[in-house]
Amino acid sequence: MRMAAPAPGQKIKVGVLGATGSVGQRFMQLLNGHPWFDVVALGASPRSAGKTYEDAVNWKQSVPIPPAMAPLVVSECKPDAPVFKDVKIVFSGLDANFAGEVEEAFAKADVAVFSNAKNHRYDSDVPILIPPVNLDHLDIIPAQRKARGYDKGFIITNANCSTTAMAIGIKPLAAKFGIETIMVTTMQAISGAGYPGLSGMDVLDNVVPYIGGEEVKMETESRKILGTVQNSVFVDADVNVAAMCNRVNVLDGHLECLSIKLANKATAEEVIDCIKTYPSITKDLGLPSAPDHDVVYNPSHDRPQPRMDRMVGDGYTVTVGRVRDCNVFDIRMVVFGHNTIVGAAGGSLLNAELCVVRDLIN
Ligand SMILES: NC(=O)C1=CN([C@@H]2O[C@H](COP(=O)(O)OP(=O)(O)OC[C@H]3O[C@@H](n4cnc5c(N)ncnc54)[C@H](OP(=O)(O)O)[C@@H]3O)[C@@H](O)[C@H]2O)C=CC1
Ligand SMILES: N[C@@H](CC(=O)OP(=O)(O)O)C(=O)O
Repeated sequence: MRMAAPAPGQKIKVGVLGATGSVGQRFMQLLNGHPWFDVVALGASPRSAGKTYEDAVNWKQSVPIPPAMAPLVVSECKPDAPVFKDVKIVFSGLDANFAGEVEEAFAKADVAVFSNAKNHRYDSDVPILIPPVNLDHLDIIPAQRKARGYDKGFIITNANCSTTAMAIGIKPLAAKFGIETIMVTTMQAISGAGYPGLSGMDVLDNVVPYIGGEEVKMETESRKILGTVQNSVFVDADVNVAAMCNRVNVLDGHLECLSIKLANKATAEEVIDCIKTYPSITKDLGLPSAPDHDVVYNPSHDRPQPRMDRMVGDGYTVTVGRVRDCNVFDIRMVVFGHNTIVGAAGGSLLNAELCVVRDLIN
């Protein structure tokens, strides 16, 4: 079912949980002037509650705090707090130590929750939704509502940011040729560790070959994301992923080198062609934050690069490059995505816009 966009003056009231954090700040930036959503409520820790947003936040974005948002008063993350009264959607950039229960409380209180935290990703009734990859996973929502006793609320999560870029980059191949095995090595930006994240002493002139929990997340989440929903049950894709994750001295954007074994053999030219002709799913759905293309192929011999490609499609587009044959598996390629836009806040925004279009916000 497709709903008309909310009329001007009748925007949907939304809240941001964890509004003061790295992902929360990106939400505030992306929601500023949004045609469908109006930010009316902000939540963060008790340390921030009661302060205005501009006093509570340690703003680290390269654009100023949106003037209309600066004077909003931050609340505790409780659905019965007065500011959340008419809110139909919350975007969660909460610290994973607190996100799980808070998000459940909001969903129970009839609010649609779009989360960046890992807490609910592996629940058997919660989708890890990436519209260009698996929008059919939305079909689980009626079962989730029934199982949890939610009426109008529900929980939808994002993938881990490295997993999101990889999933969007490989989806055209998975759809056309099938994928059996992936070896992936990541070079992940420091913003992925939040603020203050790693110390300068750790990250300057250095690469850290360890990001706690990241490899297992890539290996697990990709199977669920590329899988199917059958009779209200997720069925994982039969794909083996081995991930090696590294933190590098880059501000934003995760670069990933993949070697892929296809189910049905294809040449590098055929793979490039299938990426170039993959449909622009979010744009075709009419989502206001959608880029022109969810995934693009860059033919230059030395791209993608973080500094050059992080803002392709305003940070919503994943760039693939260096597609070539592989001596061990079938195809090698490089995938790049902005970790806090398509990999976090922007991805959640697309998920919420999709739910508006599908008439799930009521
Ligand atoms: N950074 C990234 O690239 C990505 C991050 N994520 C996930 O998104 C989430 C947020 O990450 P990030 O923004 O980096 O984290 P930050 O540490 O920067 O922000 C955490 C937020 O949670 C709030 N918070 C902390 N404790 C509490 C509490 N007791 N009750 C309510 N709110 C609380 C903080 O509020 P206060 O300021 O008041 O302390 C802050 O707003 C995490 O779960 C992370 O794993 C997902 C994908 C990518
Ligand atoms: N671990 C990711 C960011 C993150 O917080 O991921 P997750 O949402 O899976 O916890 C990184 O360091 O780049």
